[in-house]
Amino acid sequence: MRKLACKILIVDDEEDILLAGRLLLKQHFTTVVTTSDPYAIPALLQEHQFDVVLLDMNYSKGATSSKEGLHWLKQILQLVPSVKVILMTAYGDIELAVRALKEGATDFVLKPWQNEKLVSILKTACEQGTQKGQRTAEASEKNDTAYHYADFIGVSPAMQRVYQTIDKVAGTDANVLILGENGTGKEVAARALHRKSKRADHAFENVDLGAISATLFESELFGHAKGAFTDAKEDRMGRIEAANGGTLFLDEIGNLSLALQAKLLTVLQNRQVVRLGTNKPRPVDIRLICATNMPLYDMVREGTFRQDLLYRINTVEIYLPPLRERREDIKLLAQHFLKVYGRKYNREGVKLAPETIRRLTEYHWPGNIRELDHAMERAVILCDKDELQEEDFYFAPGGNTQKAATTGITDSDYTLEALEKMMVQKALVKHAGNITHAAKELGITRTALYRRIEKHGL
Ligand SMILES: Nc1ncnc2c1ncn2[C@@H]1O[C@H](COP(=O)(O)OP(=O)(O)OP(=O)(O)O)[C@@H](O)[C@H]1O
Repeated sequence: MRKLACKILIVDDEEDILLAGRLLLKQHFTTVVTTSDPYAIPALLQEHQFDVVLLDMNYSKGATSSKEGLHWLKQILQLVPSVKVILMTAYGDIELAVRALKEGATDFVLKPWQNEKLVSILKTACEQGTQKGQRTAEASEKNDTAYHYADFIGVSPAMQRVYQTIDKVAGTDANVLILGENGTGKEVAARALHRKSKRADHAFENVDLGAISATLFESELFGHAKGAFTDAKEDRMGRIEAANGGTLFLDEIGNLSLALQAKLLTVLQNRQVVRLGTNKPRPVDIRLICATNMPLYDMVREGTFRQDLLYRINTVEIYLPPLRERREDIKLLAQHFLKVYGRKYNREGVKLAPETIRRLTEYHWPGNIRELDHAMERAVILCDKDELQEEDFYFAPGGNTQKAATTGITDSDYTLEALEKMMVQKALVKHAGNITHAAKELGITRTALYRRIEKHGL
């Protein structure tokens, strides 16, 4: 019998079903891959270009709500919108099947399936898939959600809400404020928003306000004319002008002094900049995205952040929760980083031991995704086996920076290392986790501080 050229992925937590599916479908289709772990779906989708996914609706033992199936359906379509998803449902789940169809599933089969029926449904789906695959690569790349959300991973309900908000606001020019702790992905979110917007073909100008000194702030942002000040050897465009037509991302907006807040507000209100040393206003057309880990609303109450500036930048707010509040994402992110670093360091066969996944999922990740990223990189480099074990990671005892600060060190701990750790902890607590301020106090760069936080597992 001639096989139909079609790549099928079967996802079901029952090995018997996988075996039966594989034996049947291999007779009719060229490629059949199976997995009992739905968390492996994103990596498998990246690895193979599946035409069809045959997806079970229930995973955890005894679960019948089928919420998981709908959740994975969404995730799959978000990653590869062109793939056809056929759901496997139990008898009596027709209402659910209808809901799944509304959410983008192509069809459904009842379990236990009838062989002929299943093969026929899959053949139809494969043929539809091939027709759809005729779009040009470029057009599909630009339209695919996978392209927009590449490297912005998350399956948790919290991240689904973030994607939905981005989808809704991307097409508008509304100013967006992204809030969240350090390392939660604020910059990644801002880039995804830009990629999805109609400004995607223009600049994404990323300005870290925490890294610009007060003296250079104006010339850096607004530009200057030759001779405007001693070092101004030639005319220079500022970062706001450089973002013209595109997106201006102001990171660490909470770090701006009141005087600089007033200057920024004027530019945002007038939508024009005046380079230092000139009096010629230049119109700018920018989409503004700001981000901070600081409590801007409290700062308004305390008088350290201007309310009018806050209202100008927060038309839409996106909150990125800390990783410890979206543990469903940890395994997926860990697998993503494993893939990235496996490739980078020629360790592509390395896997995560099940026990390690459990430990990674339980850990509180005070440095959020950045910490997980660094931890995976280090583990891939240092590991000399084919499976990453718990001991390949450093898990800090205790919790967040608050807790760390109260952890006194004893006399016997007075090594340079211990003192450094204590200084870093103190600075972090004093500045409520604000990396820029803590780094400034310690007299080191933000990057150097991140390295030390990571080194000491803070
Ligand atoms: N959802 C995600 N999927 C994959 N990688 C992510 C995700 N979120 C963050 N990362 C990675 O984690 C690291 C930190 O992300 P990012 O710089 O966007 O965080 P941030 O909140 O802007 O941090 P900070 O407040 O310190 O500037 C980066 O290496 C980024 O690629």
